[in-house]
Amino acid sequence: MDLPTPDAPLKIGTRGSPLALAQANETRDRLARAFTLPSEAFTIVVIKTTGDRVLDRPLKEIGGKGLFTKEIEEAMLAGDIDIAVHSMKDMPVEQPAGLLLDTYLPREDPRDAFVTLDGQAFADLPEGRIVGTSSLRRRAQLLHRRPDLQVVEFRGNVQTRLRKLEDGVAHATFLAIAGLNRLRVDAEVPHAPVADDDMLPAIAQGAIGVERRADDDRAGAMLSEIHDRETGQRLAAERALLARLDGSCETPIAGLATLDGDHLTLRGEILRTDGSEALADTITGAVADGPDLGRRLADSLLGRAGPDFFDWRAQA
Ligand SMILES: NCc1[nH]cc(CCC(=O)O)c1CC(=O)O
Repeated sequence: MDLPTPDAPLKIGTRGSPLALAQANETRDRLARAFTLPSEAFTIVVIKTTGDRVLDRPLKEIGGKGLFTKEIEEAMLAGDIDIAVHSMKDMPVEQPAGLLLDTYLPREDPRDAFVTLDGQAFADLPEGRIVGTSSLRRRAQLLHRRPDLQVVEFRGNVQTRLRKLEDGVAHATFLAIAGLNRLRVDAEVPHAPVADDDMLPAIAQGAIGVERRADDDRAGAMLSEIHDRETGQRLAAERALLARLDGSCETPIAGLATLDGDHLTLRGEILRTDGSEALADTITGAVADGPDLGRRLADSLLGRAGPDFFDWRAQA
C-alpha cells in the first residue's frame, strides 16, 4: 500500500462547522497514529453544503435527503477528496452508487444533554416553560412526555443557542452529549444528561462514520485500521431499523442498540410529530443478527402503529 505523504496527502473532506472539523481532526489523528504518519500526510478540505447555506429556515422546510452530504459526496466521486467524515445520525441509510460508508470511529456517549443556564435536570423543569429545538424527534418526545411545555424552533451552534437562552428566547434546549464532548465545551455548557430511558436518542447519535469510494483500495485498507467493530455492530442494527421504518434524520424516530458480549439489545420508538402518541418496543438477540433484529423491531412497531400513524411520511 502506498501510504500518503506530506507531498501526496490523503484528502479528508468535511463540512466547516466546529463539530464537523473536530470530527475530521479526530479521524486524521487516528489514521496518523495507526500508520505512524505525520499529520501533514493528511489535508482537511472544507466543503460548503446546501444545509450550511440555508441556516435561516427550519431544516424540515428545506426538505430532501442529503442536505449536508451532496456536495461532499460529489467531491469524492470527482476525486477532489479521498474520504469524508460524517455524523452518522445525519446520514441517509443508503449512499450514492460508487460510495461506501462502513467505517465507524468508537462511539461517544449517545445520550441527549438537557441544557439550561443553571444546569438543572430535565425532570426539574417547571410547568409551562419554553424549550428550543429544531429536532422533530426531540420535539415529539418532549410534547409526549410533557404536554405542558412549549416548543420553539431553535437552530445554530452551541454559542448561538446559549445566547438565545440568555436572551430568554427559551428556558432550555437539548444537545447531543457527544457534540459537547467532541467540541470540548462540556465543562462550559451547563447541562444534565438525559437517561436514555427518559428520552431515547436518535439512531446513530454519537457515532462518526468515514465514507470512501468503493473502488479505492488504499482508503479501504487504511480505514479498516481505525474501524470500531462494536460501533459497527450497534449501528448495523439501528440503521436496519431506520431503513425499514423509511425514516430520515428529520422524522420522529429514536433507537439505541447496546451490546453485552454476544448479545444485542435494540430499543426503538416512533412518535406522532405532535407528540400525541408514542410507540416503543425492545428486541434482543445475537449480535450477528443485528440487521435482522432491526427489521423485526421495525415490523412490530409498524404493525402496532396502523396506517394513519405516519403523518410524518409526507414530510420527506
Ligand atoms: N443534527 C445535528 C447534529 N448531528 C450530530 C450532532 C451531535 C453529535 C452526534 O450525535 O454525533 C448534532 C447536534 C446535536 O444534536 O446536538
